Amino acid sequence: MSLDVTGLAVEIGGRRVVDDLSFRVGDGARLGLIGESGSGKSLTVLSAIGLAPEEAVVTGSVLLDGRELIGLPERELARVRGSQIGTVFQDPLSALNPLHTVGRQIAEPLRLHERLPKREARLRAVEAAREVGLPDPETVVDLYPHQLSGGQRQRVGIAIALIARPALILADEPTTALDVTTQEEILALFRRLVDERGASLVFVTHDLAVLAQVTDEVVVLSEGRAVERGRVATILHAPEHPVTRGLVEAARATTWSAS
Ligand SMILES: Nc1ncnc2c1ncn2[C@@H]1O[C@H](COP(=O)(O)OP(=O)(O)OP(=O)(O)O)[C@@H](O)[C@H]1O
Repeated sequence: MSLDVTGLAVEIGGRRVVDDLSFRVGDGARLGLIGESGSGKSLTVLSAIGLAPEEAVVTGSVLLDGRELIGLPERELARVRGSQIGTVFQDPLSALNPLHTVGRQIAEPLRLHERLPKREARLRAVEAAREVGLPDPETVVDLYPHQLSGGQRQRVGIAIALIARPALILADEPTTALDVTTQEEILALFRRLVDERGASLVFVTHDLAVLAQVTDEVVVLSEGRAVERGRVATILHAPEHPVTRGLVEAARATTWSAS
């Protein structure tokens, strides 16, 4: 599934926080959006799928396999999000409902879109929990989010994002809240599942070292604009824009401190 973003702009309170941004993710391709805090990465992703804050004015074009998403009625957007796009966000605890079991939440996209009976949904949740490497899947599906570790909660987040087999996955800093070892494990899992599904991917991060493990192409954002783009390997070795240079230095520093 392809995603074509052209001239995307987001204005909040008269301030342009995303400005004339264009990028393309081809079928099965993986693109990274990188930039410092506040550069507009999250708003880009959220605006593209109709989840920008209410006060945001979003203009431009976002084509999902040729279908315009900007201006699409919320009902339609919700359907597209549920069936064609999977999302994983930074903080799984706030994304999860504390009052519902993990299994119920993993199966929710299926219950909504395939109208699966409860029993069948539970079986699929157990299967998905196993696939993302949650320990003792039969038991884990009956637990509540607070009973899991941060890494386990993010595995749940990934299971939810992938269970309906979306053709496009949007991940916004999915490993930032985790310690380095867990981060590595979750990234490896994430990459394997995206590969197996052949899904297209947009991966948001401020960490070039993380990005290098997941995507091939990258767009560097600064103050809502694309300041550099290209292959991750090329940019890691020869960054041109000062912002990109800063990100490369930061990535080197984390790689050294981790080794
Ligand atoms: N609801 C909002 N109201 C006003 N300003 C906002 C709102 N959401 C985001 N912004 C502003 O828009 C800009 C871009 O924010 P965004 O969250 O997209 O950045 P980011 O690159 O994802 O940052 P981070 O890495 O810290 O998540 C920031 O200056 C932010 O303060």
